[in-house]
Amino acid sequence: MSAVEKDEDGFYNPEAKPEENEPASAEDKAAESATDLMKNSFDVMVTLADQQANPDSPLFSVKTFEELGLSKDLLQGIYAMGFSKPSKIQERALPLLLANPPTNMIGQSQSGTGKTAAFVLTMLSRVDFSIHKPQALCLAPSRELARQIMSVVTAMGKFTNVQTEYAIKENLPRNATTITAQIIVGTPGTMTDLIRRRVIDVREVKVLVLDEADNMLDQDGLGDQTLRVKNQLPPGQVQIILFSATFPDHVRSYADKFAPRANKIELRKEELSVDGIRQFYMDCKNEEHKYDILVSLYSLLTIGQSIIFCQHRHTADRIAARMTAEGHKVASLHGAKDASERDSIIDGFREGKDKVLITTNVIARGIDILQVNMVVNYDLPLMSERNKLSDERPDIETYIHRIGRTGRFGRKGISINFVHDKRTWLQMEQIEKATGKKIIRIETNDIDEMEATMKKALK
Ligand SMILES: Nc1ncnc2c1ncn2[C@@H]1O[C@H](COP(=O)(O)OP(=O)(O)OP(=O)(O)O)[C@@H](O)[C@H]1O
Repeated sequence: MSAVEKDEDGFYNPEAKPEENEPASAEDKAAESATDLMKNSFDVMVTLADQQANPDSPLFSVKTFEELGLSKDLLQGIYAMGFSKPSKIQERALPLLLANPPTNMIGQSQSGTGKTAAFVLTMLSRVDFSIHKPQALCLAPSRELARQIMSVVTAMGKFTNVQTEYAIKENLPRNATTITAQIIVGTPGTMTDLIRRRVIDVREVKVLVLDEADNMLDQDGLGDQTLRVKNQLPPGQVQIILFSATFPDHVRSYADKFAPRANKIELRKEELSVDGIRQFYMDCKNEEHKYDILVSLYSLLTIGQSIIFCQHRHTADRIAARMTAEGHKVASLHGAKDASERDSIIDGFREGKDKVLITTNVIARGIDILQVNMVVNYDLPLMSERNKLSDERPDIETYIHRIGRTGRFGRKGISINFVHDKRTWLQMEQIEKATGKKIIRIETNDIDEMEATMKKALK
C-alpha cells in the first residue's frame, strides 16, 4: 500500500510517513521531487528523535505513554499509529485530563505538536463502551477537521469497542432517529441541531471538547452555536476541554467562563509558532504579478505538497481555473462547495493526487498533512474576514494557524507571504512584530536563487 492511500477506517494511515511515498509518475521531474522528499523525511526521522530528547522542544517529554495512565487497549492503538513517546503537551495534559474527579482544561500548544491525541485519548478513556449512548462530544470549526479528528478517534480506538458518529452536514439521513454511538465529532451548527431534535440524547454526556477553541468561542466566529451546544448539556456533569495553538486575550476571559476552574497550560507570546517553519516574503509589483510569481513557483510547490491561502473564494477559484487552463494541476477548496465535493477534494489532496491546494481560511486550522512543506499566503489574513467589518488589521491568529499547516511534529516547512503594496507590507510587518519571528525577503526576479533559498530552508 502506498503511504498515502486510504485505509479501511478512512483516510488516516498510521504508516503515512512521507519517506514511503512512491514517485507519482515516471517523469524525471516527479522522480527527482520524490527523491528530494525522501531525503527530507529521512532527516526528519533522525531529527525527531533529537527533538524529543531536547527539553526546549515542544515535542520533548520525560515520560512514556505507559506512565500516563492509559488503558492497555489505548496503548496498543497509540503504538499501532507509530507513536513511541508523548510530546510535551501530551505529557503535561494527559495526567490532568484523566485525573478524577474530572477537571476542565484549557490547553495551548503550538501547531502540529499533538493536541489531538491528548483530547482523543481523554474521550476514549472516559467512555463506558458497554453503554450505547453518546458520552463524548467533540466540536471543530470545519467538516474537514471533524473528519480528520474522527480518523484519529478510530485509529486510536481501534482495539476498543468504541462506536462513533459524525455531526456534520449531509452525513445522517434527514429522518435519523437516535444515535447510539459513544463519541460524536462534528461542527457546532449540526451538533446543536441534532441535540435539539433529540437525535443525540445528551443525558450520558460527560466530555465536551472544543478543538480550535479560540475560534469556536469567538463571538465573531462560531461562538453562538458552540454556546448553544454547551447549554443543551446536563449542567455540572461535563468535563470541558478547550485546545488551541492560540488564545488571543479577548477570548481568554470568555474561555475561563466557558470552562470554569480549568487546569491551564499556556504558551508565552514568543513561543507561539514552531521554529521548524521558515518564513519568507516576496515583494510583488501588483495583484497580477502575484499570479505570475505563483505560477513561476509551481515546480517548488510540487516538491512536496503546498497550500495556497486566498482571502476570497472567488480568488481561489479564479487562480485554480487559470492555472489549470495553463496546464498545471491544482485543486481548489472552500466553503461554497457542496459537502461531497469538499470531502473528495480534501481526500484527493491527502492521498497526494493533487499536490497544490488553493483555498481560503476554511482549512487554515487543524488540518494535518505531513507532506505539506510549503504554505503560501497569496493574500494575508485580515481581521475583516473574521469580524466582517472593514478592518484592515492582519489576523495574527489565523496567520499562525495557516503557516502551521506545514512543519508538523518537528518537520521542516516554509511559508511565503505575497505583499504587493505599502498596505500589505505594513500588515506583514505587524505580523512579524506580533509573532517575534523574522520574515525574510526572497527576490522575485531570480528564480534560481529563489529555488536555492527555499530548498536550503527545507534541508
Ligand atoms: N507522540 C507522538 N509521536 C509521534 N507523532 C505524533 C505524536 N503525537 C502526535 N503526532 C503526530 O503529529 C502530527 C500533529 O498532531 P496534531 O494534528 O494533533 O497537532 P495539533 O497540535 O493538534 O496541531 P494544530 O494546532 O495545527 O491543530 C500528527 O500527524 C500526529 O499523528
